[in-house]
Amino acid sequence: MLTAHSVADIRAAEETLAATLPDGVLMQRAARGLAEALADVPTGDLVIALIGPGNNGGDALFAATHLLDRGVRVDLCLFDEQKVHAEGLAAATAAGAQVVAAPTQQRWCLDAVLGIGARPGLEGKAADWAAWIAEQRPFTVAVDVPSGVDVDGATTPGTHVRADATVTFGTHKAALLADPSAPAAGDVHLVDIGLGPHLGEPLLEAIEPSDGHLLAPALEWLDDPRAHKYKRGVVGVMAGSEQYAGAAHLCVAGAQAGTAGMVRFVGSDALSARVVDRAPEVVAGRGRVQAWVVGPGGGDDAGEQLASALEDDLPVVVDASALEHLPTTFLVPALLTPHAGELAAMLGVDRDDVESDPLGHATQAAFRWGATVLLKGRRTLVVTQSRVTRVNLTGSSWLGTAGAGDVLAGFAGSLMASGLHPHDAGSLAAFLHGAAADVANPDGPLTATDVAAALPVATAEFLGGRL
Ligand SMILES: NC(=O)C1=CN([C@@H]2O[C@H](COP(=O)(O)OP(=O)(O)OC[C@H]3O[C@@H](n4cnc5c(N)ncnc54)[C@H](OP(=O)(O)O)[C@@H]3O)[C@@H](O)[C@H]2O)[C@@H](O)CC1
Ligand SMILES: Nc1ncnc2c1ncn2[C@@H]1O[C@H](COP(=O)(O)OP(=O)(O)O)[C@@H](O)[C@H]1O
Repeated sequence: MLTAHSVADIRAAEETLAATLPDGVLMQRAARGLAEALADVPTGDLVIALIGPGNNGGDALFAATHLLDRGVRVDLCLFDEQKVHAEGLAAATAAGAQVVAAPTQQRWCLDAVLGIGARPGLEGKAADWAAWIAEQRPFTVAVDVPSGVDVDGATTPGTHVRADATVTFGTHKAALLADPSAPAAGDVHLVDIGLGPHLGEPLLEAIEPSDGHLLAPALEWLDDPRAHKYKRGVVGVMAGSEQYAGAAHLCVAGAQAGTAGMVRFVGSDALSARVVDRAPEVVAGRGRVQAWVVGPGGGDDAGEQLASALEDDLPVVVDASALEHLPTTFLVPALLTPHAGELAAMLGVDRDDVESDPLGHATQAAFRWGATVLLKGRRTLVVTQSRVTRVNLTGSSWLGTAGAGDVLAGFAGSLMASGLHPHDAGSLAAFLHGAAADVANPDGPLTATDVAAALPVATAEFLGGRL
């Protein structure tokens, strides 16, 4: 699992670790890691280092000494000459760095204006530098975090740097993983400075290809000689409508691609007949299930369907139109799967509000409904009260294709029917859904049907540690 920690936690860990080490060792580790990450800068090329008032600037000043040692030239812009890491500045200038008034034509840039001590939003000189980067497009490497973003909240309320890469120290930060700030970080490289053993519970985590073991609770039947389809779980699907008949097929396809042993479909006679025609394995009509999926492509009866599913007292995935009919709170394990527009409607705010603070709004909804909230998007979030929030890193924007959400809901329902907690089911479903899109066509168009078809292979690769 890849983890990100809060600023407060990082500071506490740093304090504990620093107390065991000679002065300045941590900054030297960071500076060396930063310089190593800049190995691609050719000898003789010129780097502009934008130096802020704190230790973030100090990291870059010491990294500059390593760059200068190997023949790279370094110019320095100081945010505040009175507030600069003095030893770092002395070391960098002694090694040959030149202080200049403003960035000009440099093709390489080190953004060391602000790190974890940042108040979001840049002003004055720092805002001018961010504008220069946006205009001149030097290859920009941010130190620890892109300057100006909200490090823990992952929002971008003001002017900030947009980097091509970020070299971060000790652990990831929420801003590097979650949207809307993640694109400002570019490619993220983690430098180990020894903080690991001193860090507490993460603020955010992301499933990685090596985390196949997380599926284990849904696969207990695998080695059971008396296993049969019911031991794997049955997932019930109430999806589709006259207007969106395709959603029924796609949700069923997602459900069939999961770990459950059987899919039941409950809908009108006409729709059930069409579903069974296309997917003969599906059993139409009410019966025992271990989890329900309600809402994808649902019509006017989504509210009634949700109420009827909830009467069964079973885990439930609530998607699309069913999100308009939520109970005050959930008494069963529930996974709500809105996109930003649907979450905005649930909370009575604007879509822009959700998109500018997805973590905050998903968290608000998870607490309000006592449910797991999976907020779909480029970096899908999965939030449950008292669990570490997960952010999904798989897939690409090609996944933003009609019906992909229907497949996701069905697949997540299948994992829940096999016994996974909604938090694991939602985050694993998002992870494998993105991985399946990459299996189907990593760099180009794809349909939701392609994603469903690739899910079983993506799952097998994940389980085998081959993703
Ligand atoms: N933790 C670790 O383990 C390690 C940390 N290391 C490094 O240290 C970095 C953290 O350093 P840091 O604490 O000095 O904070 P940093 O972000 O450089 O600047 C704070 C200064 O900026 C100012 N300021 C804030 N917002 C502002 C704004 N919007 N506009 C203008 N000014 C603003 C703020 O002013 P104030 O809030 O006091 O008014 C204060 O003066 C960390 O990211 C990493 O790079 C490594 O060396 C190794 C191990
Ligand atoms: N830019 C993007 N990058 C990656 N995945 C995306 C992006 N946009 C949307 N997705 C994913 O595509 C799916 C779209 O779901 P949804 O909005 O419900 O569409 P539909 O209702 O057509 O099924 C979600 O899984 C979402 O996370």
